[in-house]
Amino acid sequence: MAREGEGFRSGFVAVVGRPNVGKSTLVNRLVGQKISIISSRPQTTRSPIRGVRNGPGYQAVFVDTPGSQKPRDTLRARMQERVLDSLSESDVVLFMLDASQAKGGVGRGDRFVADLVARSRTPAIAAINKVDLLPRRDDALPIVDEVRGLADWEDVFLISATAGTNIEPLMDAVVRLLPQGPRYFPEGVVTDYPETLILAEYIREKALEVLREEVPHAVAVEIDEVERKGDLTVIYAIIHVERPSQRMIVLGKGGRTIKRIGTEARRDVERLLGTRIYLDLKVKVSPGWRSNRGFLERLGL
Ligand SMILES: Nc1nc2c(ncn2[C@@H]2O[C@H](COP(=O)(O)OP(=O)(O)OP(=O)(O)O)[C@@H](O)[C@H]2O)c(=O)[nH]1
Repeated sequence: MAREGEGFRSGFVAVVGRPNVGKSTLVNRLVGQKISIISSRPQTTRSPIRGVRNGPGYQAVFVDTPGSQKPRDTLRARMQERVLDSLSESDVVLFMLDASQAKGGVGRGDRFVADLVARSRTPAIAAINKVDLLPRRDDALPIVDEVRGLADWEDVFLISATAGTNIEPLMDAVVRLLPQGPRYFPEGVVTDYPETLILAEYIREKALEVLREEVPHAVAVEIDEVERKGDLTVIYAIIHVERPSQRMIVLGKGGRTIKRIGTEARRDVERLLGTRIYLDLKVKVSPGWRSNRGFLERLGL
Protein backbone atom coordinates (compact mmCIF):
# COMPACT_ATOMS: atom_id res chain seq x y z
CA MET A 1 0.00 0.00 0.00
CA ALA A 2 1.55 3.28 -1.08
CA ARG A 3 1.77 6.11 1.39
CA GLU A 4 0.36 9.30 0.03
CA GLY A 5 0.91 12.85 1.05
CA GLU A 6 -0.99 14.70 3.74
CA GLY A 7 -4.66 15.04 2.88
CA PHE A 8 -4.98 12.10 0.46
CA ARG A 9 -8.50 10.70 0.69
CA SER A 10 -9.45 7.11 0.10
CA GLY A 11 -12.06 4.61 1.08
CA PHE A 12 -14.67 2.05 0.28
CA VAL A 13 -17.98 3.12 -1.15
CA ALA A 14 -20.75 0.54 -0.79
CA VAL A 15 -23.19 0.77 -3.67
CA VAL A 16 -26.59 -0.50 -2.57
CA GLY A 17 -30.02 -0.72 -4.05
CA ARG A 18 -32.53 -3.15 -5.41
CA PRO A 19 -31.60 -5.19 -8.47
CA ASN A 20 -31.75 -3.30 -11.73
CA VAL A 21 -31.67 0.23 -10.33
CA GLY A 22 -28.47 0.88 -12.30
CA LYS A 23 -25.62 0.19 -9.87
CA SER A 24 -23.32 -1.40 -12.45
CA THR A 25 -24.10 1.24 -15.04
CA LEU A 26 -23.22 4.02 -12.61
CA VAL A 27 -20.00 2.42 -11.38
CA ASN A 28 -18.88 1.63 -14.92
CA ARG A 29 -19.40 5.27 -15.81
CA LEU A 30 -17.55 6.52 -12.76
CA VAL A 31 -14.68 4.12 -13.27
CA GLY A 32 -14.63 4.67 -17.00
CA GLN A 33 -14.34 1.05 -18.05
CA LYS A 34 -16.78 -1.63 -18.97
CA ILE A 35 -15.17 -4.30 -16.84
CA SER A 36 -14.93 -3.94 -13.11
CA ILE A 37 -11.36 -3.56 -12.13
CA ILE A 38 -9.88 -5.65 -9.42
CA SER A 39 -6.55 -6.32 -7.89
CA SER A 40 -5.34 -8.06 -4.78
CA ARG A 41 -8.04 -7.46 -2.25
CA PRO A 42 -7.15 -5.41 0.79
CA GLN A 43 -8.00 -6.89 4.17
CA THR A 44 -10.48 -4.20 5.07
CA THR A 45 -13.41 -5.43 3.06
CA ARG A 46 -15.15 -8.69 2.43
CA SER A 47 -17.13 -7.39 -0.49
CA PRO A 48 -16.31 -7.88 -4.14
CA ILE A 49 -14.94 -4.82 -5.82
CA ARG A 50 -16.91 -3.28 -8.66
CA GLY A 51 -14.40 -0.69 -9.64
CA VAL A 52 -11.78 1.78 -8.53
CA ARG A 53 -11.71 5.44 -9.42
CA ASN A 54 -8.55 7.50 -9.07
CA GLY A 55 -8.74 11.27 -9.09
CA PRO A 56 -6.65 14.21 -7.95
CA GLY A 57 -5.90 13.51 -4.29
CA TYR A 58 -8.27 10.59 -3.88
CA GLN A 59 -9.03 6.97 -4.58
CA ALA A 60 -12.56 5.60 -4.27
CA VAL A 61 -13.12 1.85 -4.24
CA PHE A 62 -16.69 0.90 -5.15
CA VAL A 63 -17.86 -2.33 -3.59
CA ASP A 64 -20.88 -4.49 -3.94
CA THR A 65 -23.01 -5.33 -0.99
CA PRO A 66 -24.43 -8.76 -1.70
CA GLY A 67 -27.96 -9.39 -0.57
CA SER A 68 -28.90 -5.74 -0.13
CA GLN A 69 -32.43 -6.46 -1.14
CA LYS A 70 -35.41 -7.65 0.76
CA PRO A 71 -34.92 -11.35 1.45
CA ARG A 72 -38.00 -13.48 1.05
CA ASP A 73 -36.96 -16.46 3.10
CA THR A 74 -36.34 -17.32 6.70
CA LEU A 75 -32.68 -16.29 6.53
CA ARG A 76 -33.88 -12.73 6.71
CA ALA A 77 -32.39 -11.84 10.06
CA ARG A 78 -28.99 -13.32 9.28
CA MET A 79 -28.84 -11.67 5.89
CA GLN A 80 -29.70 -8.34 7.43
CA GLU A 81 -26.82 -8.74 9.84
CA ARG A 82 -24.43 -9.45 6.98
CA VAL A 83 -25.57 -6.46 4.99
CA LEU A 84 -25.39 -4.24 8.05
CA ASP A 85 -21.86 -5.47 8.75
CA SER A 86 -20.67 -4.69 5.26
CA LEU A 87 -22.33 -1.29 5.26
CA SER A 88 -20.75 -0.45 8.59
CA GLU A 89 -17.33 -1.46 7.27
CA SER A 90 -17.65 0.97 4.38
CA ASP A 91 -16.65 4.61 4.53
CA VAL A 92 -19.52 5.87 2.42
CA VAL A 93 -22.79 4.33 1.27
CA LEU A 94 -24.29 5.16 -2.08
CA PHE A 95 -27.97 4.24 -2.07
CA MET A 96 -29.60 4.02 -5.48
CA LEU A 97 -33.17 3.79 -6.57
CA ASP A 98 -35.00 3.92 -9.88
CA ALA A 99 -36.97 7.14 -10.41
CA SER A 100 -39.20 5.59 -13.04
CA GLN A 101 -40.33 2.96 -10.55
CA ALA A 102 -40.65 5.34 -7.62
CA LYS A 103 -43.05 7.60 -9.49
CA GLY A 104 -46.15 6.44 -7.69
CA GLY A 105 -44.28 6.35 -4.38
CA VAL A 106 -41.04 4.75 -3.19
CA GLY A 107 -41.41 0.97 -3.11
CA ARG A 108 -41.15 -1.33 -0.11
CA GLY A 109 -37.92 -2.89 -1.39
CA ASP A 110 -36.25 0.52 -1.62
CA ARG A 111 -37.48 1.43 1.86
CA PHE A 112 -36.09 -1.80 3.22
CA VAL A 113 -32.62 -1.07 1.83
CA ALA A 114 -32.75 2.58 2.93
CA ASP A 115 -33.62 1.45 6.42
CA LEU A 116 -30.52 -0.78 6.54
CA VAL A 117 -28.43 2.14 5.34
CA ALA A 118 -29.84 4.34 8.11
CA ARG A 119 -29.12 1.69 10.73
CA SER A 120 -25.52 1.29 9.57
CA ARG A 121 -24.81 4.88 10.67
CA THR A 122 -22.38 5.24 7.78
CA PRO A 123 -22.39 8.58 5.91
CA ALA A 124 -24.75 8.03 2.99
CA ILE A 125 -25.79 9.66 -0.24
CA ALA A 126 -29.00 8.89 -2.12
CA ALA A 127 -28.94 8.82 -5.92
CA ILE A 128 -32.30 8.75 -7.65
CA ASN A 129 -31.39 7.24 -11.00
CA LYS A 130 -33.00 7.06 -14.44
CA VAL A 131 -34.45 10.59 -14.28
CA ASP A 132 -34.25 10.56 -18.07
CA LEU A 133 -37.28 8.26 -17.99
CA LEU A 134 -39.48 10.81 -16.20
CA PRO A 135 -41.77 12.63 -18.63
CA ARG A 136 -41.46 15.96 -16.76
CA ARG A 137 -38.76 17.34 -14.47
CA ASP A 138 -41.38 18.15 -11.84
CA ASP A 139 -42.18 14.47 -11.55
CA ALA A 140 -38.96 14.11 -9.56
CA LEU A 141 -39.90 16.52 -6.77
CA PRO A 142 -42.24 14.25 -4.79
CA ILE A 143 -39.70 11.43 -5.08
CA VAL A 144 -36.94 13.64 -3.69
CA ASP A 145 -39.18 14.63 -0.78
CA GLU A 146 -40.02 11.05 -0.02
CA VAL A 147 -36.41 9.88 -0.24
CA ARG A 148 -35.27 12.67 2.09
CA GLY A 149 -37.59 11.24 4.72
CA LEU A 150 -36.09 7.74 4.54
CA ALA A 151 -32.72 8.42 6.18
CA ASP A 152 -30.38 11.18 7.24
CA TRP A 153 -28.66 11.61 3.84
CA GLU A 154 -25.59 13.77 3.43
CA ASP A 155 -26.91 14.59 -0.05
CA VAL A 156 -29.66 13.57 -2.45
CA PHE A 157 -29.03 13.63 -6.21
CA LEU A 158 -31.20 13.19 -9.26
CA ILE A 159 -29.05 11.37 -11.79
CA SER A 160 -29.06 9.44 -15.00
CA ALA A 161 -26.28 6.89 -15.20
CA THR A 162 -26.85 6.29 -18.89
CA ALA A 163 -27.24 9.95 -19.95
CA GLY A 164 -24.51 11.13 -17.58
CA THR A 165 -26.71 13.63 -15.73
CA ASN A 166 -25.28 14.92 -12.42
CA ILE A 167 -22.62 12.23 -12.27
CA GLU A 168 -19.68 14.51 -11.50
CA PRO A 169 -21.49 16.48 -8.74
CA LEU A 170 -22.38 13.11 -7.21
CA MET A 171 -18.75 11.99 -7.41
CA ASP A 172 -17.59 15.25 -5.78
CA ALA A 173 -19.97 14.60 -2.90
CA VAL A 174 -18.63 11.07 -2.49
CA VAL A 175 -15.05 12.33 -2.41
CA ARG A 176 -15.92 14.93 0.25
CA LEU A 177 -17.06 12.10 2.51
CA LEU A 178 -13.96 9.93 2.05
CA PRO A 179 -11.65 9.88 5.06
CA GLN A 180 -7.92 10.44 4.86
CA GLY A 181 -6.28 7.20 3.89
CA PRO A 182 -3.74 5.34 1.78
CA ARG A 183 -3.89 4.47 -1.88
CA TYR A 184 -5.19 0.91 -1.63
CA PHE A 185 -4.47 0.01 -5.24
CA PRO A 186 -1.53 1.16 -7.35
CA GLU A 187 -2.82 3.59 -9.92
CA GLY A 188 -1.44 1.80 -12.97
CA VAL A 189 -2.87 -1.55 -11.99
CA VAL A 190 -6.40 -0.40 -11.49
CA THR A 191 -6.59 1.69 -14.60
CA ASP A 192 -4.99 -0.69 -17.08
CA TYR A 193 -5.62 -4.16 -15.91
CA PRO A 194 -8.93 -5.75 -16.75
CA GLU A 195 -10.28 -8.38 -14.48
CA THR A 196 -10.12 -11.13 -17.08
CA LEU A 197 -6.36 -10.74 -17.47
CA ILE A 198 -5.86 -11.03 -13.74
CA LEU A 199 -8.05 -14.11 -13.62
CA ALA A 200 -6.15 -15.66 -16.52
CA GLU A 201 -2.84 -14.97 -14.77
CA TYR A 202 -4.04 -16.72 -11.62
CA ILE A 203 -5.09 -19.81 -13.51
CA ARG A 204 -1.88 -19.87 -15.54
CA GLU A 205 0.19 -19.60 -12.39
CA LYS A 206 -1.62 -22.59 -10.88
CA ALA A 207 -1.24 -24.57 -14.09
CA LEU A 208 2.50 -23.94 -14.15
CA GLU A 209 2.80 -24.93 -10.49
CA VAL A 210 0.92 -28.17 -10.98
CA LEU A 211 2.60 -29.05 -14.29
CA ARG A 212 6.07 -28.10 -13.09
CA GLU A 213 8.48 -28.41 -16.00
CA GLU A 214 6.34 -30.69 -18.09
CA VAL A 215 4.75 -28.20 -20.45
CA PRO A 216 7.00 -25.19 -20.23
CA HIS A 217 5.75 -22.02 -21.85
CA ALA A 218 3.31 -23.87 -24.05
CA VAL A 219 0.43 -22.88 -21.81
CA ALA A 220 -1.76 -19.82 -22.35
CA VAL A 221 -4.96 -19.14 -20.48
CA GLU A 222 -7.90 -17.36 -22.00
CA ILE A 223 -10.99 -16.26 -20.10
CA ASP A 224 -13.91 -16.94 -22.37
CA GLU A 225 -16.68 -15.56 -20.23
CA VAL A 226 -17.39 -14.32 -16.72
CA GLU A 227 -20.97 -14.59 -15.60
CA ARG A 228 -22.25 -13.29 -12.29
CA LYS A 229 -25.23 -15.04 -10.76
CA GLY A 230 -25.94 -13.45 -7.41
CA ASP A 231 -22.95 -14.23 -5.20
CA LEU A 232 -21.74 -16.96 -7.55
CA THR A 233 -19.31 -16.05 -10.32
CA VAL A 234 -19.07 -18.52 -13.17
CA ILE A 235 -15.80 -18.36 -15.08
CA TYR A 236 -15.29 -20.17 -18.36
CA ALA A 237 -11.60 -20.49 -19.10
CA ILE A 238 -9.59 -22.21 -21.81
CA ILE A 239 -6.08 -23.53 -21.34
CA HIS A 240 -4.37 -23.44 -24.70
CA VAL A 241 -1.48 -25.77 -25.47
CA GLU A 242 0.40 -26.33 -28.69
CA ARG A 243 0.30 -30.10 -29.20
CA PRO A 244 -2.12 -32.98 -28.50
CA SER A 245 0.49 -34.63 -26.28
CA GLN A 246 0.56 -31.52 -24.09
CA ARG A 247 -3.18 -31.61 -23.84
CA MET A 248 -2.96 -35.13 -22.43
CA ILE A 249 -0.47 -33.95 -19.82
CA VAL A 250 -2.66 -31.02 -18.75
CA LEU A 251 -5.71 -33.27 -18.48
CA GLY A 252 -3.82 -35.97 -16.58
CA LYS A 253 -4.97 -39.49 -15.91
CA GLY A 254 -8.76 -39.49 -15.68
CA GLY A 255 -8.73 -35.68 -15.74
CA ARG A 256 -6.90 -35.56 -12.44
CA THR A 257 -4.38 -32.87 -13.30
CA ILE A 258 -6.82 -30.36 -14.71
CA LYS A 259 -9.06 -30.95 -11.74
CA ARG A 260 -6.21 -30.07 -9.41
CA ILE A 261 -5.40 -26.92 -11.37
CA GLY A 262 -9.07 -25.95 -11.20
CA THR A 263 -9.38 -26.56 -7.47
CA GLU A 264 -6.28 -24.57 -6.61
CA ALA A 265 -7.09 -21.71 -8.95
CA ARG A 266 -10.64 -21.53 -7.67
CA ARG A 267 -9.46 -21.14 -4.10
CA ASP A 268 -7.29 -18.17 -5.02
CA VAL A 269 -9.81 -16.55 -7.29
CA GLU A 270 -12.47 -16.87 -4.60
CA ARG A 271 -10.26 -14.98 -2.23
CA LEU A 272 -9.59 -12.38 -4.90
CA LEU A 273 -13.19 -11.73 -5.90
CA GLY A 274 -14.88 -12.37 -2.59
CA THR A 275 -17.60 -14.42 -4.22
CA ARG A 276 -18.14 -18.11 -4.68
CA ILE A 277 -16.63 -19.30 -7.94
CA TYR A 278 -17.55 -21.98 -10.40
CA LEU A 279 -14.59 -22.51 -12.66
CA ASP A 280 -15.18 -24.26 -15.97
CA LEU A 281 -11.79 -25.25 -17.41
CA LYS A 282 -11.23 -26.64 -20.89
CA VAL A 283 -8.02 -27.60 -22.63
CA LYS A 284 -7.61 -26.78 -26.29
CA VAL A 285 -4.85 -27.54 -28.76
CA SER A 286 -3.99 -24.30 -30.56
CA PRO A 287 -0.95 -25.03 -32.71
CA GLY A 288 1.42 -22.10 -33.01
CA TRP A 289 -0.49 -19.79 -30.71
CA ARG A 290 2.76 -18.16 -29.68
CA SER A 291 3.24 -16.64 -33.10
CA ASN A 292 -0.38 -15.71 -33.71
CA ARG A 293 -0.65 -11.96 -33.21
CA GLY A 294 -4.43 -11.74 -32.99
CA PHE A 295 -4.48 -14.48 -30.41
CA LEU A 296 -1.77 -12.82 -28.32
CA GLU A 297 -3.60 -9.50 -28.41
CA ARG A 298 -6.81 -11.14 -27.27
CA LEU A 299 -4.91 -12.49 -24.31
CA GLY A 300 -3.43 -9.10 -23.52
CA LEU A 301 0.10 -10.32 -24.21
N1 LIG B 1 -33.08 4.91 -18.93
C1 LIG B 1 -32.11 4.59 -18.09
N2 LIG B 1 -31.75 3.30 -17.91
C2 LIG B 1 -30.76 3.01 -17.04
C3 LIG B 1 -30.08 4.02 -16.32
N3 LIG B 1 -29.15 3.42 -15.54
C4 LIG B 1 -29.24 2.10 -15.78
N4 LIG B 1 -30.21 1.85 -16.68
C5 LIG B 1 -30.60 0.54 -17.23
O1 LIG B 1 -31.14 -0.25 -16.19
C6 LIG B 1 -30.82 -1.62 -16.37
C7 LIG B 1 -30.16 -2.18 -15.12
O2 LIG B 1 -28.91 -1.56 -14.93
P1 LIG B 1 -27.74 -2.24 -14.08
O3 LIG B 1 -26.64 -1.26 -14.03
O4 LIG B 1 -27.44 -3.59 -14.60
O5 LIG B 1 -28.45 -2.39 -12.68
P2 LIG B 1 -27.86 -3.01 -11.33
O6 LIG B 1 -28.45 -2.24 -10.23
O7 LIG B 1 -26.38 -3.06 -11.39
O8 LIG B 1 -28.45 -4.45 -11.35
P3 LIG B 1 -27.95 -5.71 -10.50
O9 LIG B 1 -26.53 -5.97 -10.90
O10 LIG B 1 -28.91 -6.78 -10.94
O11 LIG B 1 -28.09 -5.36 -9.07
C8 LIG B 1 -29.94 -1.69 -17.59
O12 LIG B 1 -30.72 -2.04 -18.69
C9 LIG B 1 -29.42 -0.26 -17.73
O13 LIG B 1 -29.12 0.09 -19.06
C10 LIG B 1 -30.49 5.39 -16.52
O14 LIG B 1 -29.96 6.34 -15.94
N5 LIG B 1 -31.50 5.60 -17.41
